[in-house]
Amino acid sequence: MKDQNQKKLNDSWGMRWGALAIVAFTMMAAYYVNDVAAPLKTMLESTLGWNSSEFGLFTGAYSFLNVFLLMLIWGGLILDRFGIRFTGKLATILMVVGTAIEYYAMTQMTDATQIVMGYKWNVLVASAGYSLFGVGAEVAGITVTKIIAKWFQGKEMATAMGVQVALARVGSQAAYAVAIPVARAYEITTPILIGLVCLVGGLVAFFAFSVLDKKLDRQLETAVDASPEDKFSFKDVKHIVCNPGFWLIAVLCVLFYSCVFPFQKFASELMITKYQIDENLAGTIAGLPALGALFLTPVFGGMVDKRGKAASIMMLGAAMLIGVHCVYALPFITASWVAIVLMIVLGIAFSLVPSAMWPSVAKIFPVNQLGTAYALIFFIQNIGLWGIPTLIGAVLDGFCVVGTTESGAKLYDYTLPMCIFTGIAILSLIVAFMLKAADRKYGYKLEEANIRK
Ligand SMILES: C[C@H](NC(=O)[C@@H](N)CCCCN)C(=O)O
Repeated sequence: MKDQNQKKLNDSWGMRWGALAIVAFTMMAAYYVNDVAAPLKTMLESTLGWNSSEFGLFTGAYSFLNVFLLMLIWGGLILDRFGIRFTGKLATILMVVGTAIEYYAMTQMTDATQIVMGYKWNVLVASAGYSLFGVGAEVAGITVTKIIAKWFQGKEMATAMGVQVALARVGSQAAYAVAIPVARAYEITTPILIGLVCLVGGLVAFFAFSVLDKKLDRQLETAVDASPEDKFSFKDVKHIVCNPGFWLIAVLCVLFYSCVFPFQKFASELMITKYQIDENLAGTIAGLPALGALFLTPVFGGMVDKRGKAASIMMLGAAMLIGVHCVYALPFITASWVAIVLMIVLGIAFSLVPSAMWPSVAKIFPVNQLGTAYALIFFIQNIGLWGIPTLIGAVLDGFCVVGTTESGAKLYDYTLPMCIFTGIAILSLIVAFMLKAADRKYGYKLEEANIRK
């Protein structure tokens, strides 16, 4: 007979947090690679001859396969069918292979400048690599959420999720901070090579985690992956998409994140050209929201747990976004300190909204539909992460060129792109307001505290 009292691997504080540290490292590397090319926009233009439309295509490519080939949906299915170890390894391998292709295109194909479908061939190959990486990164994201749910069930699950996202932000901030200085000191592609090496480390880390996870499964005997809980099912999809709360959160998510992640990709150039911030510092400033979110997301998460008010907090975050983008759009405000203060305010909004949004999903849907709900919301969010950079790149090239820099790169006026971001932020406030009204109507309890005294 089985000993029910036998201590399992995840009963040990050190083991479960150690397991989290291992997978969080993989995600940190993923966030680093996701963001590391962004601060290099101007250098990509002067060194490799990429224009803004090509940069926009490349940036949006992260989500291309996720959106058009429904890779997040298939990823969810694979995750449920084959489990976290197989899916995690597959996702990490995709990230490594995708980044290797991107690196190859940027180093070995610099002469491949023939135009195919309106873009340089090397841009298309780099984008294909980044797209493959994007599939791996998003599938790894939902896999890690499921890993935390398994290892921290009945334990510090919300804290663990907050810590994992916070650690991922370290990867983002590192990417923004080191990209330009490293590219200037070595080659433009060196920051990407560093990311590739970190991802290989992340792959090794994931294999190490798999050994622990297999041991835990043996102790649990009935593998969690094979349980009917948390399965991706088309029946659940129907139930979820019929819920108005799902649509309001999904639309708020795509609008809100479209004003943050894609904006950050262009922000380094905005800092350099409009606010005259030193090139070596511009990336660090653009990455400030990630740094702020590192500390503030767990703090605001704790506040939402204790005091509730999640719908109001999402409205506040969206209102702050409008203020930030609106002031960035004003052509006569060019003081560098204003740009830095705005980035800090953006960082606060970037901490407020996610710490209220992700736990709200858990209030609207039962646990067994959460994996499916998160996969669908990530899928809709990816539409924005693909479309907005593509749009902004085309707008910059089509309407905003005002000259050329000494290095030969184009000089852009960011007023129109910032007006577009302001418009999206206004829409996000309207949707946040509708979500609060829906909360009152349907009783989602978003304004109530998670922890009752
Ligand atoms: C947890 C959440 N993650 C996402 O929204 C991902 N789908 C996209 C991550 C892109 C990272 N630059 C988050 O990071 O808040």
